[in-house]
Amino acid sequence: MNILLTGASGQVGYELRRSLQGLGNVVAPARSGLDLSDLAQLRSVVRELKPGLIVNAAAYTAVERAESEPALALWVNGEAPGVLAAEARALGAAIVHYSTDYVFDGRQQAPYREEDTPAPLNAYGRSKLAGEQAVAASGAAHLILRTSWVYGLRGHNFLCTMLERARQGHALRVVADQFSAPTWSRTLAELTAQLLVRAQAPGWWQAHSGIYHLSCGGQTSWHGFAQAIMAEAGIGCEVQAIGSAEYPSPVRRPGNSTLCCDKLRTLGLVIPPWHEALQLCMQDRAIVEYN
Ligand SMILES: NC(=O)C1=CN([C@@H]2O[C@H](COP(=O)(O)OP(=O)(O)OC[C@H]3O[C@@H](n4cnc5c(N)ncnc54)[C@H](OP(=O)(O)O)[C@@H]3O)[C@@H](O)[C@H]2O)C=CC1
Ligand SMILES: Cc1cn([C@H]2C[C@H](O)[C@@H](COP(=O)(O)OP(=O)(O)O[C@H]3O[C@@H](C)C(=O)[C@@H](O)[C@H]3O)O2)c(=O)[nH]c1=O
Ligand SMILES: [Mg+2]
Repeated sequence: MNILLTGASGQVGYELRRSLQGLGNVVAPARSGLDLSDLAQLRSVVRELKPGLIVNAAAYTAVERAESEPALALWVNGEAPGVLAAEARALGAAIVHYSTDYVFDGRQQAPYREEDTPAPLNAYGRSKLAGEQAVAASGAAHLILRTSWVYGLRGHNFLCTMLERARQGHALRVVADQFSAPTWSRTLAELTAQLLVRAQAPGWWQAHSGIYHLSCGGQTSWHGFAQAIMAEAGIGCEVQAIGSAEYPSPVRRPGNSTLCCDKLRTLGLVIPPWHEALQLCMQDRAIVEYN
């Protein structure tokens, strides 16, 4: 079976490329060969390859820039996933699509469940919600995996930003009033692959297509996450806690967007706590630096 993987140069796509290996022949075109803003190209690539599975890890993820480019964000995150899903449906293939905790407004105290009503606060969140709705409406066998605060040792993410700022000797000032769960890109890719192994059972997609929350376990603030990063890296850098109002940003972000992953646990997946995943990631960093 061919597996079409989009966004393989991104944080999650990079890990998926490895995690999906045992499941089929992973074809991961570069953006030049598969641009999500070119819907005609998307259709022709899928029709040529005839994948049994599409894993869409590509997205417009620049949250602040999306405020000034909402149409492009909506095209890439909202329209293109619908086209991929329609093509999957026509082929009898399945599609895995990623979404975000930013579809919620963050006003709820308890962790969000799949059936809670989304109400995005920003253009990125609105574009991702449109993508979810397009995939769900396509009639294709699908998994929409909502995750949160993805980080890893490569690419553009909060962990790399904090380590780089500390290395440059900057004082760290980080918001302490936004809560969710940091999720290691590798954890997300490996759990996706475990889910897809289960999905090989006959009738699985008919029974289980839908939205699932898939983040690491527990919750913290961005400030708590930054403190844990410094501690795990052995950097004695103080992290000052600030309020969202003190962090100049064109974008509104949810206060509590923690995702409840119990629905996924009922499928037998074991989800590591965020701090455990961070430790594994930082062990990996030590190995990378030693070599
Ligand atoms: N990062 C996070 O904190 C979170 C991410 N998510 C979701 O998880 C998924 C994966 O995100 P993540 O790996 O972090 O994202 P990255 O920003 O690390 O990677 C995005 C990928 O999408 C590609 N891409 C962007 N625009 C296009 C386009 N027009 N055509 C083709 N490819 C494009 C990028 O290519 P290039 O390298 O060329 O730019 C890159 O490969 C996304 O759906 C995202 O919304 C959900 C919650 C949190
Ligand atoms: C760099 C920095 C950020 N912050 C704040 C801004 C923000 O509230 C928070 C995290 O910063 P980021 O730039 O990573 O925020 P952001 O890009 O909004 O992160 C989001 O990305 C998208 C793709 C998602 O789907 C979300 O789950 C989430 O990970 O920390 C500080 O307080 N101090 C700092 O020095
Ligand atoms: Mg960002």
